[in-house]
Amino acid sequence: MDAHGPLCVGIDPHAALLADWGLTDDAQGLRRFALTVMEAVAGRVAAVKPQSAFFERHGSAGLAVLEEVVAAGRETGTLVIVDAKRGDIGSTMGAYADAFLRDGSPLAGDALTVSPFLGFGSLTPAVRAAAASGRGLFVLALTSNPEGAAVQHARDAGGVAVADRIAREAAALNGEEIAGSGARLGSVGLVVGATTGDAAARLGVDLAAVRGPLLAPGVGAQGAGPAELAAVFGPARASVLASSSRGVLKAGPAVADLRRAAELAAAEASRALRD
Ligand SMILES: O=C(O)c1cc(=O)[nH]c(=O)n1[C@@H]1O[C@H](COP(=O)(O)O)[C@@H](O)[C@H]1O
Repeated sequence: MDAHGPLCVGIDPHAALLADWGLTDDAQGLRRFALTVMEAVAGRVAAVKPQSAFFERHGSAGLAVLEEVVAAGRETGTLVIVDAKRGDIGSTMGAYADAFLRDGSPLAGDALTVSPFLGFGSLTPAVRAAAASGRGLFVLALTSNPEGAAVQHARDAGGVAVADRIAREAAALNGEEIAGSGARLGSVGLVVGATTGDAAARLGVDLAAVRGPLLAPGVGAQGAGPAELAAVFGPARASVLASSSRGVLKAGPAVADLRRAAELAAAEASRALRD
């Protein structure tokens, strides 16, 4: 983020985008799409975020393309956040951790999005695997979709909102890690949509206290821009990684056009989050 600006480019090969790019809706079209995005932005943005569902929908050949994206990230020194939003009972979570967070696994990028809605503690195998292999997690907290509020804004008997509980759990893990390493940010990030307005403030979620990276999807196609980013994150702005998928991808298929769109989005995110 310091080197390239606070932008993550999402790689979401929707069927409609494949068609717009003149590509077939199959593993071959998917491969061309994903590797074109990598060619355009690798080494130029803070991170890329392939969304697993768009690869899974092409079956095993699609997953092989996701592996290629992960490998391309590694070869070009580009951080890859695998957006698979995994979450399950602890023993099964261990298998997901093995797939996405273990050295040598072909699907292991640099970080994984995870869902804490089976209980934050169910993520423990992923937390351990990430710590053991130097990877990171982005834990869903306040998602960008309007339906998320019914669960995430709910309060427990003590009046603590679900999203706040998640933030406190992440803060505790990051606090331990930072005490041991002296790093500025720990490895347990949160997902907080750029579309969530004043929800964090209203729920009493102290995003700055999390001391982890804050992944902010919702920029571009879902309507959030620089003003929304600045408003949602306030004093936590320096930890935010703004994420845009369709907002950048619609500029394709030319590499130069994609690159320009990513540069513009990165400059906009920088102005909103760094000035
Ligand atoms: O974890 C995510 O990345 C995520 C969380 C969230 O709250 N909202 C959200 O949109 N996302 C993902 O971010 C991407 C948004 O895509 P665009 O709306 O095209 O920029 C999709 O891949 C979503 O799955």
